[in-house]
Amino acid sequence: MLTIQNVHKTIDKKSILTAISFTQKPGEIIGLVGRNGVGKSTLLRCIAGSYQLDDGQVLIDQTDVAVQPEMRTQLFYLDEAHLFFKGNQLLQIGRYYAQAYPDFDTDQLTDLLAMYHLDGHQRYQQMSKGMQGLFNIILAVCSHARYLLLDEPFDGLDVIVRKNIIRLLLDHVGQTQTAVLITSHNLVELDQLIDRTLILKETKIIKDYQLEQLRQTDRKLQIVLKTNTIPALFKEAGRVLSVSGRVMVVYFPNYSDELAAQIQAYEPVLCESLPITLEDLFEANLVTEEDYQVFI
Ligand SMILES: Nc1ncnc2c1ncn2[C@@H]1O[C@H](COP(=O)(O)OP(=O)(O)OP(=O)(O)O)[C@@H](O)[C@H]1O
Repeated sequence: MLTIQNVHKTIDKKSILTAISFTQKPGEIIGLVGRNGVGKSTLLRCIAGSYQLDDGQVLIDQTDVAVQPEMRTQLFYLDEAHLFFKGNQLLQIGRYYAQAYPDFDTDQLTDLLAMYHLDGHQRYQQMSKGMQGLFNIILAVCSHARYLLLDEPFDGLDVIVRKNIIRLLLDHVGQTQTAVLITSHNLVELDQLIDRTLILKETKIIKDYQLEQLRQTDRKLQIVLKTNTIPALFKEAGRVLSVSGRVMVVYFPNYSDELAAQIQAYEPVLCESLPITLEDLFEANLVTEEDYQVFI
């Protein structure tokens, strides 16, 4: 179990993370989402030990990694901003990682390179961004670290590479019970991968959703009313995601029979459930009043 306990981080006198606490079980895939610049990468760097914590602890199975730094080999984090191996060939990079990660699987690296048609003798910096992204995930998988911290793994990749990455990660997690903490603005891809999402806003985790559970308690409704006035109830009990004439899409957290009856009292011409996506959760939690005016 990975435990993040009361983590605080200030950079240049600006508070970036405050009292961040959560636990992650083996085999759990968590999506860390939030608006640009909120502190997602900073949190991954704090967990990985690239940044010193101002307060708090990162524990693996109750052991503080600051007290036993060798525990960090159970955490894989590849910081795109500080890649030391850019000039090296892929197999050479694999050999560096095999020294750092005691369970690194070199045979699996050879197999995965062949499976994804990557040439082990090619230099990393000569590969396209998409192929580099795929190789980064292959490295993460082959490390056999128990916790993978992945920062924007889909950034700039074409749809085929994104699908390959999702398949590779899901297979790996299914076989090994590795836990993955992943940041991404590609909410469609993230949605296919994760069981749980943490929403970061103004230095704190404001929501921790188990997605399956949430899909049972919340509703996203497409409602067509007889007039195009938005009832106050929709804004009080939910979040209006879009309006097009008399057709509105509204997200209602904690949907209840009572709320359903209140909606029916408006005698809607149509009222139907739509699937809840990660994008809806992002909008429902992170769109500000200002953005809201622009949207509708
Ligand atoms: N090394 C650093 N020096 C100065 N400021 C930093 C440093 N690292 C992060 N920050 C600041 O911390 C804040 C959070 O940055 P971070 O990269 O963690 O955000 P993010 O949520 O990952 O953003 P994005 O979604 O845009 O990638 C930003 O204001 C950023 O400028």
